[in-house]
Amino acid sequence: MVLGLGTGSTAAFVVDKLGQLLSTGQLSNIVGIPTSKRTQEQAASLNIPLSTLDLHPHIDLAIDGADEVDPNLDLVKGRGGALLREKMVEAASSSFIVVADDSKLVSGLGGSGLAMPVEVVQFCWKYNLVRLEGLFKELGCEAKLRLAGDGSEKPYVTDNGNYIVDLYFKNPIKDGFAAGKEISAMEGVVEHGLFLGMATSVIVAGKTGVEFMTK
Ligand SMILES: O=C(CO)[C@H](O)[C@H](O)COP(=O)(O)O
Repeated sequence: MVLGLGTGSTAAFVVDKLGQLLSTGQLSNIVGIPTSKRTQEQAASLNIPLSTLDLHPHIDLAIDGADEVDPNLDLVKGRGGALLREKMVEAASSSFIVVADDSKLVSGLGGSGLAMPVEVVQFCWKYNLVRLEGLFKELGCEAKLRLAGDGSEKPYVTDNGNYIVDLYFKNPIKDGFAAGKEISAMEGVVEHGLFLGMATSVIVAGKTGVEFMTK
C-alpha cells in the first residue's frame, strides 16, 4: 500500500502510529510518500519505508491534518507551510482522510480569522502580496508575508525555496473554486491553501467523542 504522509502536529501522531504498527509487525508492505522534509525525517527515524511521487504516481491513501474544514469537506491547509507537497500528494491519492479536532470546523472557508496561505516565488513577492490583497478587498482581506518565526524579520522559506503570503479574511470566501482559480492565475503564485473537493472523509475529535464526516 502506498500511503501519503501528511505534515503538522496531527499528522505527526499518524506517522508515529504507523511506525509503531510496523515495528510490532502489525503492519507490513507499506511505502510512505512524505509531504515535507519534516515528515520525511520523522518517518525515516521510525524506519518507515519511503519513496516519491516520481516512483509511485498513484497513492492509495493519504492521511493529513487541516486548518479549516467546511461542511462540504473543503479545506484550508498549509499553515504548517507544506501546502504544495501536500496538494501534490493528496491529489494523487485515491482516498484522502483528514484528521482534525472540532476547533477546525468552519461554516465557510477563510472564516476562522486565521491565515489562508499562498506559496509564491521569492522574486517580487511584495508585488504579489499587494495583488492578492487587492483580489479579496471586498472580503476585508489583509495579506502578510510569513516570517521565519525566530524573532528576526527573515521570511519563512518553504521546502521548495519559496515564500508564503498569508491571507486573513474578515468575511469567509463565498466561492472557493472561483477564488482558487483567480489566485492560481497570478504569475508567480506557486500554490494556494484551498483544498477543494479533495478530502474523502474527515475524522473530527471533539469533547463528546469522534465523528466521521463523509460526503
Ligand atoms: O496543512 C498543514 C501543514 O502544511 C497541516 O496539516 C495543518 O496546518 C494542520 O496542522 P496541525 O495538525 O498542526 O493543526
